[in-house]
Parts: sequence; C-alpha cells; structure tokens
Amino acid sequence: MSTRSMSPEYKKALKNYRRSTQGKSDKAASDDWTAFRKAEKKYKAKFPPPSLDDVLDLSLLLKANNHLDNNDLVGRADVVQVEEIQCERNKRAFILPTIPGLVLLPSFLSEQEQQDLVQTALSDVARHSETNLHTHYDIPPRGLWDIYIDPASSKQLIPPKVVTEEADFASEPQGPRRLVDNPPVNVTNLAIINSVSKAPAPPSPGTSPSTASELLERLRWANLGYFYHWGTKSYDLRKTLIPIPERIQSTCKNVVRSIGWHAVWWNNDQIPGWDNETPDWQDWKRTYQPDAGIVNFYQSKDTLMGHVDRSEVSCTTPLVSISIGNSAIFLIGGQTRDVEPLPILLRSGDVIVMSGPFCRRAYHGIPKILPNTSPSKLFTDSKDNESSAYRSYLQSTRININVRQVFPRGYQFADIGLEGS
Ligand SMILES: O=C(O)CCC(=O)C(=O)O
Ligand SMILES: [Fe+2]
Repeated sequence: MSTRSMSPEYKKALKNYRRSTQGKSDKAASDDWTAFRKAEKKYKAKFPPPSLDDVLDLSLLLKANNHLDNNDLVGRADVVQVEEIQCERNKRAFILPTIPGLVLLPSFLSEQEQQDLVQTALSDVARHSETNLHTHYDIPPRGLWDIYIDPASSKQLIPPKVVTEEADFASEPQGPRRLVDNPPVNVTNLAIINSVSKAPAPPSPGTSPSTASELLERLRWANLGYFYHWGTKSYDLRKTLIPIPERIQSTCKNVVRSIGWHAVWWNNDQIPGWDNETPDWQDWKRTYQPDAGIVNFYQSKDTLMGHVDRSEVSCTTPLVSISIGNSAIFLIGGQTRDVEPLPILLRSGDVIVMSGPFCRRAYHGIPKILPNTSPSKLFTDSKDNESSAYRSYLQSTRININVRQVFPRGYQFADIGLEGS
C-alpha cells in the first residue's frame, strides 16, 4: 500500500506501531513462543495486516456464494483436507481428519434465524443474565437494549454499582474474560471445586455513570444456564440457573440433530477420554440437552486468547458455537499450545460444533475480528427504530453464542454430594 492510498487512521496506527517497535526486536521473545502464540501474533498483527491465504474458508465450497457481499474478504478452501458429511435440513457439514470431533457448518443459519438470535441475545439474554457490566453498574431491570432503543430513556445515565460496607467481594477485580488454566473438572474433583468460595468481583472504583449506548459498546459477555464464575473459572452449581432461551436451545438441538454423527466417529471413537470411558455419540441426537452457555460480544479490536473449555464435567458432548455479525479468524489446535493451530474464517450464520475427547480439549481462540464484514442484508426488511438499532449495533459487532452441556446425560447430582438443581 502506498502512503498516499492509506487512510488517516491507518497512517496514524502505522506511525504509532513504528514508534512502539523502534529499536526493539521481537526475535528473542518469539523464539520462546508456542506455535499457538505465534499464530495468535500473526493474525492479531496490524502490520502487515494478516493475509487470509492460509485461512480455511468453507463458504467457497457452497454452491450459491450469494451470501457473500461483493467486497468480502475470502480465505481458501484447500488449506487442509476437508471431508463433506451428511447433513439434514439441506445444509452442508464438513469435518477435518486432523481435528476429530470438529464439525463445520458454513451458512447453517438463514438470515431470519440470525436476526432472531441477535434479538434474543440483546433483548433477552443481556437483560436476564449476568453480564460483565453487572459487576460495575446497577442495570435497570428493563435491560440495556430496551433503554437504548427507547428515545425517552436513551440519554438516561445508568449509575455505577454502590458498594456497601458489608459486601463480600473476591480479592481480584473481574475485567474482561480472564483465562485461567484450571485442571479439567471431573466427577471426582467437582465437589471440591464447587465448595471453593465464589464471591462476586468488586466494582471498579473509577466507574462513571454512562448511557445505554456507551455501555452496549462495553458489553462483552452474558452467562446462560448454570452460573459461571469467571474469577475461579468454574460453575457455581448452587446458584439459580438462568434459563437458556427456547430459541437458542432449539437452534442448538437442530444443529446436533442435523449432523450425520456416524461419519464423524466411525473411524475415530477409539480416542481415549470419553465420558464414562464409553463413546456415546450414537445417543447424541436423542440425549443432547444444553444446560450452560456464554454469549460473547466482540467489538472490532477484541480478541479471545487461546484456551480450553474444561469447566464442564462432560468433556465429550457437543459444544455448539454460533457466529453472527462481523467475521472472525478462529484458531484451533491440539491438546497443548505447541500444536500449530488451523485458522478458520467464521462468517455470520456459520455454526461449528466441538465434540469428543480430542476436540473438546483442543486449544482455540479468536485472534482477530474482521471489521465491517457483517452482512449488509441483516435487519434491512423493516425501517423501524429497533431494526435500525440492531443493524447499526451489528455493523461493529460479532456475536458468538457458545452453548455447552455441563453434565453427561443421566448424571445424578447426588453422585457428587450436591443437592438437586
Ligand atoms: O467466539 C468464538 O467463536 C469462540 C468463543 C469461545 O471459545 C468461548 O466462549 O469459549
Ligand atoms: Fe472456548
């Protein structure tokens, strides 16, 4: 790119980058980086902006590419061996021999389904669930979204949380998602983990009153189902369950029931580490029942560091992950950070499923959101105030609905000494 064709923002960022890296060499540090860290650095980098040449992009295999906007960035369909498997509902599903248990369902969701889920995430989940903002603000019960779209309240200031003397807080503040490498939860250590104190994080002292629109930009996550305690990275099973909205449950069940699981596992289920040491994929269409989840809201500069989701007791039932809004680069590797991850382009409407002992314990993360890649068609049917609010929120946001099953089916709470829930 010549300096003349650069936008003012790009020039400014380039100048800052040069200044911050002057005289410094990343060489010594990068020698110590794991393969996962190297890939994260590569895709996070502003300079040079990451090329998508090595990024798996399955939308290129779909017959009608009409879901792609003209100036969409594209990756490649042939960076790794991909096999198509049977999928119901006239949808397409793919697996990768190198990552057993990962199922990729590009464009699984229709535009209407994407819109309905966005609506659910913002006007239902963000209202009824614990979010990152609830630590710091007294969010009125009608919820941020309702306040934001109502001209009578959109300028109203939402007050910071008042700290009472007797409040019992955890010693560490709770910011964006913290990633702690906990040991995997299992039937034996669950009771111990559950008995560890899970005090709420303290509100940050400098919090100032903000409008709903300012807070929406800072919304990062919302919990669903079993209460997830970010400080200890474990579920607090004694807290009341936040119901998973019916629309999210039915979408996830549709996904799991659409997949021809035999093709995923016939050659792979001897991998050790199944719940109860027995492969149970034959039952998933019947037994899959989501009971926890996170809705992640990413603004353009947000990333999610490489991690393994190991707080669930069931380490093999499908985890369904839905992408809506801006596209993202998703990295998925192996059981340690030393395995070089595969970059996959996730677009609006794509669903992926992580299942089985290998894939559910594979490191993964989001090093990059691709700004301005939300499909331009979403929420254009109606010109009402609410639709345009969804449209403009989605222009700068990626929503990921990440749904899990904490307990294997038929699991008894009595087994771990916890009373029913
Ligand atoms: O945003 C994504 O696609 C992945 C999110 C994720 O890995 C998580 O919430 O644990
Ligand atoms: Fe994850």
